[in-house]
Amino acid sequence: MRRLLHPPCPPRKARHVPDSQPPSQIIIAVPKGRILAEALPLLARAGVHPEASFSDENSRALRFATNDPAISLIRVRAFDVATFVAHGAAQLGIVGSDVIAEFGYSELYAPVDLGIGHCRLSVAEPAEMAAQDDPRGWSHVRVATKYPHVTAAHFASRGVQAECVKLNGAMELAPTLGLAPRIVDLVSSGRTLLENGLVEVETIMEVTSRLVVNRAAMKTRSRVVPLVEAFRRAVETQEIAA
Ligand SMILES: Nc1ncnc2c1ncn2[C@@H]1O[C@H](COP(=O)(O)OP(=O)(O)OP(=O)(O)O)[C@@H](O)[C@H]1O
Ligand SMILES: O=P(O)(O)OC[C@H]1O[C@H](OP(=O)(O)OP(=O)(O)O)[C@H](O)[C@@H]1O
Repeated sequence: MRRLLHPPCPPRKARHVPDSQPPSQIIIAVPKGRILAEALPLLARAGVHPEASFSDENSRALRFATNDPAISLIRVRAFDVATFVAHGAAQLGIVGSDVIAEFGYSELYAPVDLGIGHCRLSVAEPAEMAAQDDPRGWSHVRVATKYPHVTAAHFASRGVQAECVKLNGAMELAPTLGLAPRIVDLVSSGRTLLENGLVEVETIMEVTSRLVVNRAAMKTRSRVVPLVEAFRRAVETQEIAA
């Protein structure tokens, strides 16, 4: 019998971490990488202006002051934004709905769709395989992905057993190198799939970035709700301007 390398896990419960920040300090976790450029104008419209080094990719600093002495930003990996906020190490964060779904942290509240980071999470396979494949006939699939929990849950919901091989990037190499015949990965323009001889055969979810908030901080920190409202207004003004 084939082993399920990454069985689905129940929604995660982050361990409560005592708050070591001064009570008034609010930390917003922002992902480095592609979301950062789209997040900066939103932050500005929400009234949060980080110090100049925040946008400097050569800076090795991880925590940055803003125009508001009570608010600082941390720049972390996209997947880690969810973990910092769920554990209360940051009170707010900006993260893709793909990451929120993969972790399933019950402590995360995602009140605002920021309308940035548009892409989709899809199943893909080699073009020649797709030509004679019918996803309705699948009973077991072996998949290379960065999203084993979302993948397993998606396939389980239609009675298909998913055997997931966890990768952190370059999933597109897996089929040609024999690691797994199919992949589940993010698709935007479709260029990465095309250049690696793969085609999309199924969409699992549409993805955008969300503002996430630690549920406990929402109740205990008076600055959190006004900040959520500021981001909500920032998105609305962005939509009107578009
Ligand atoms: N091609 C894309 N188009 C639009 N949004 C994307 C695309 N790829 C990823 N995203 C969104 O951006 C988020 C961060 O992706 P990014 O590629 O910057 O980081 P990563 O490579 O997943 O992270 P890390 O480098 O820290 O491992 C994803 O979680 C997703 O929500
Ligand atoms: O459909 P496209 O527009 O080609 O975008 C899809 C690519 O974008 C993401 O990778 P990213 O560039 O973030 O690199 P990664 O492999 O480090 O995640 C994703 O993992 C795909 O590889």
